[in-house]
Order: sequence, then structure tokens, then C-alpha cells
Amino acid sequence: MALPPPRVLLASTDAAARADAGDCFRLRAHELACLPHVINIGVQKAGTGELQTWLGAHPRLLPHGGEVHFFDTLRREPPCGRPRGRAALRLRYARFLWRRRRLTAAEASGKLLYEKTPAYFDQARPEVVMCAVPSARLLLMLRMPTARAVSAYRMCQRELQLKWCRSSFDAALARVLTLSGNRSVPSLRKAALRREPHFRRLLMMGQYALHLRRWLRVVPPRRVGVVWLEQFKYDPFACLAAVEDFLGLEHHAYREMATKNSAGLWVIGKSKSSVIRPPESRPSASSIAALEAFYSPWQRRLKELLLNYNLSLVHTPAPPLALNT
Ligand SMILES: Nc1ncnc2c1ncn2[C@@H]1O[C@H](COP(=O)(O)OS(=O)(=O)O)[C@@H](OP(=O)(O)O)[C@H]1O
Repeated sequence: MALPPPRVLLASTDAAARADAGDCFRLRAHELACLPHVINIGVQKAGTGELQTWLGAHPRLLPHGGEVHFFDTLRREPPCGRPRGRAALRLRYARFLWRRRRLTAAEASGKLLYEKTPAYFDQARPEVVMCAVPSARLLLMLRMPTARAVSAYRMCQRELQLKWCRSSFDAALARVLTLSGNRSVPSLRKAALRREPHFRRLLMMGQYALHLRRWLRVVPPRRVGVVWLEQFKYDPFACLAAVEDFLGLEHHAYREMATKNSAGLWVIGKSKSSVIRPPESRPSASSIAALEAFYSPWQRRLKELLLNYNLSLVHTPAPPLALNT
């Protein structure tokens, strides 16, 4: 089914107070700034960049490109209880999204507008996102939390080279994770974590159920769709078809344009995953086991949420929720 042309509203408080996902504001003669229909809210290192590349090849989808970081960097809570507050937030968001490249009516017409910021999952306030775009659909890409944590730490070491990720993953983990008393599940050392806020965030991001619950308090579950990187790796075509169904898009001929790169991964055009990286040190088996034990209660809770709210877009292969402990 073709999307109707977007509603083009005046960039005024009255109009913006009525705006919703997919609506556009007229800024100058032919320039528009639009609110997205879809937001990919996370998570980091779960393939959101790759998914955006694939979706960007769909003729009916217009990705913003890059990462937007609007909701995770808002300094003050917008006054969403009031129409003026809602209007101001919507105008600000649309302008911020398209600040480098304004849209024309022809570009936006018939397109599903898409933005992705994986930091939203744990850093944005769902109430504020829903205040800006009440009927938006949210895509969530997950990855086994231990693999995600290791990948995020490696990216910090390789690309960002920040102070907080200088030590080995094993050493960093040993500083903050403890097996105390007669507990079988390791817990986080609060005092150590206070000194390591970045590593704390990296670890807590994998407590997916904790964050997902916050979103489900304000977003109707039918508007949330979850896909896993492990499923994407196994069969990107099935994942894309499931995402297209969720977004109401017709199936695009991805098989005709995808190629396999030297790492054996299906890609569209250039992919970061095609860059050959030097071998990286692996965390020890005991660190992996400790992390898996740490995440296992959260994976159990996540499994319940996914089932109870029917959030999984892909069922074959099943979401990788196996509990090792
Ligand atoms: N085509 C394809 N197929 C399967 N898997 C792929 C593909 N492209 C990227 N990847 C994997 O995605 C991981 C990076 O995820 P993100 O794009 O979300 O990373 S980022 O947060 O934007 O940096 C990254 O994980 P790591 O290798 O652990 O870094 C990639 O292996």
C-alpha cells in the first residue's frame, strides 16, 4: 500500500501541537523538516548501522543517516503536559533531524522516514519520545548481551582509545563484578562502578529487560518490534522481510543486490564489517562465564517480555535467549 504524501504543517505552535510521526513542517518556501515514522532505538553494537544501510536501499524508506542523538542529549525535561511544550519539542526535533539537509516535498512524498540512535534505548526518556512522535514505530535490535559488551569494549579500545577502556576487558570486569556470599549470580560492585561510569553503562546496557520495561510503560507493544543481530547474521533476508512487514512496506528485492563479503556476511554496498581488522585479544573463559551468569536473570526476564507482548519480529531462528546458567 502506497504511503500518502506527508501532512505539511505550518511551523507554528498551533500546528505543531497537533503534529505526529511522519508530519512535516514548512520552514521556508520549499524546505521541509519532518518527524520520523520509525525510530531504531538500539542497541549499540547490535547491527543498527548495517540495518540502516539495508533499509536505506528500500525505495520507500528515507533514512536520516548517521545517528541523531536528540532525545539522549536533551538537557531539560520538555513540558509535555502542555500543548505549547509538545509543540516546541516537535518543532525542535524535526529541525534538529534535518538541520544539515532540509527535505523537499518530493523527497518526503510516499517515503517512510527513519532515524536511528542506538543510545536511546538506555539514555532517552520514552515519555519524551512518545510526546514528540506519539504514533511512531520503534525498532529494537538486540544482540547476546555478553557478545555486545565485549564488542563495545573492543570498539572503545580500537576506535576511541579512551582512558576508561585502557585495561584489558578481563581486568576491567574483575574490578566491578563480584561473586559474593553464597550467590551464584555475580553482582556489580557499587563503589567500583561509581569510579567507572562508562563501563557501568556498557554493562548495564545489556540488562535489556530493565530498559525495555521502561519503554513498554509508555509505548503500545504493537508498535515495538525486536530483531537480533544473531538472526540477521543467520538470515538477513528473513529479517528484512519481517521488518518490512512490521513497517508496512512491500518486500524489496534484497537478494538481487546483496553480496557476500570476505567475512562471509551478506552486505549491501560498502559495509563496516568488510574492513579486515587485526586479530583482537579474547576475554578469558572465566570472564565470559561470569558475564553470562550476570546477564542470565535479565535474559530470563527479557524472554518473558518478548513472549508476553509478542515483540519478536523473527521466529526462525528463535531469539538467542538460551540461558547457560
Ligand atoms: N552484514 C552484516 N551481517 C552480520 N553482522 C554484521 C554485518 N555488518 C555488521 N555486522 C556486525 O554488527 C556489529 C556492529 O553493530 P553496529 O552497526 O550496531 O555498531 S555501531 O554501534 O554502529 O558501532 C559488528 O560486530 P563486531 O564485529 O563485534 O564489532 C558487526 O560484526
